[in-house]
Amino acid sequence: MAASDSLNNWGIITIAAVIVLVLPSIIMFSRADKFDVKGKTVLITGASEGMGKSVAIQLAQKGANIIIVSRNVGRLEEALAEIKASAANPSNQRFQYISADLSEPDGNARVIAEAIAWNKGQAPDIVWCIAGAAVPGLFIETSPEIMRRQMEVNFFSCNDMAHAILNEWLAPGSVGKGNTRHLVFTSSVAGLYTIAGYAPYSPSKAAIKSLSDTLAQEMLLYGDDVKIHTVFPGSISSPGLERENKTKPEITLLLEEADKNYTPDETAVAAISGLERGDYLVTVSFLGSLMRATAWGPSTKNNYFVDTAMTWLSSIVNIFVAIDLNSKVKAYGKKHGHPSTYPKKA
Ligand SMILES: NC(=O)C1=CN([C@@H]2O[C@H](COP(=O)(O)OP(=O)(O)OC[C@H]3O[C@@H](n4cnc5c(N)ncnc54)[C@H](OP(=O)(O)O)[C@@H]3O)[C@@H](O)[C@H]2O)C=CC1
Ligand SMILES: CCCCCCCCCCCCCCCC(=O)[C@@H](N)CO
Repeated sequence: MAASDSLNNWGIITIAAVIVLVLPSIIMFSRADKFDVKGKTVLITGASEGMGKSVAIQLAQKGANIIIVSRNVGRLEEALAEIKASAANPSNQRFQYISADLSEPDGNARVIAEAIAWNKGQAPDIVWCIAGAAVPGLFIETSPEIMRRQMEVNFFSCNDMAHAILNEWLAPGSVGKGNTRHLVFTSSVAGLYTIAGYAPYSPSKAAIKSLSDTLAQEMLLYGDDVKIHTVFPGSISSPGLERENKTKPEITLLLEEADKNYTPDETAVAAISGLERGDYLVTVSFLGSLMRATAWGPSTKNNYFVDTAMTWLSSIVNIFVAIDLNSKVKAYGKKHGHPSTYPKKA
């Protein structure tokens, strides 16, 4: 056998080895859980009901210690009992609730201080902001107080919580130890793609994306310990949706008809699997991904090939969707006259 033949053989063996050994590990690696909560302490706001409670239950099932935060103590106690009952390993996992109004500037810092005291002096490893509310209404009929309050409940609850926890995670002695932390915000598809009737609400959710993008880049100054993510749920059949629908203008209900309601559990499953894939901006449905595709802007993509292709697709689809939505609004206005004459819902 000539020397070049044996070289060829070795070449083939090497290529075969690469395919057999390396490829599966690349696939395994890319499939690795990027949001492993087992044994971690996770603080979740707005977890006494709706999506937040479902997230808390599912992360308890995956072995996390859980701290839930909201205002109403009775509902916190009931939710905590359900969350505890879902623990993967009840003897090792710990559970706590903290009552706070997170729309208040001091509420978030106090929550983090209490969480650290309870967690044996350690900051929680993961903070997921889910507290929020929607007060839909036509713009000129909504009071400036409601608009400011929407900003406080949705945007500032995220902003102030980020401020409190990042001051812990990013302290000089705390970074560079290979200890990955996650800060997750919860926005809405209405923060990406808004419709008539959401003027008091959508801006507070869109501002979360801007904060998220800014922080994601700023975190690079500190190494790569802290990961930022934002979840954009579509409509969730939650107690919150029932409340907001009591005042929601009919035209808003009509326009959002295309967005299917998912249960809090379904929303939580999809959001968590997005985080496990390592996504930065997480959606929970295909329609949500289309809305995200119209709104990426300069945000870091989850997958440059897929997300860029979706951007192209959405720019074509949206030509027709925008015509349809605008013509629905015009037709509604024509049929029902000046909005001041509409029957009051609440
Ligand atoms: N429902 C929907 O269709 C959609 C909702 N979203 C967003 O997803 C998140 C979850 O929604 P959903 O499941 O409907 O939530 P719910 O309205 O059912 O529950 C909201 C939770 O947040 C808490 N909360 C509200 N205000 C405050 C506050 N000021 N301080 C502390 N906690 C507060 C509530 O408890 P308490 O009142 O006791 O404080 C409760 O635990 C929210 O951020 C919402 O804006 C996004 C897209 C669609
Ligand atoms: C190419 C793009 C196509 C997109 C078509 C979309 C049609 C409009 C859907 C708007 C849905 C808004 C749901 C908001 C839910 C929410 O956040 C509130 N329930 C507040 O709690």
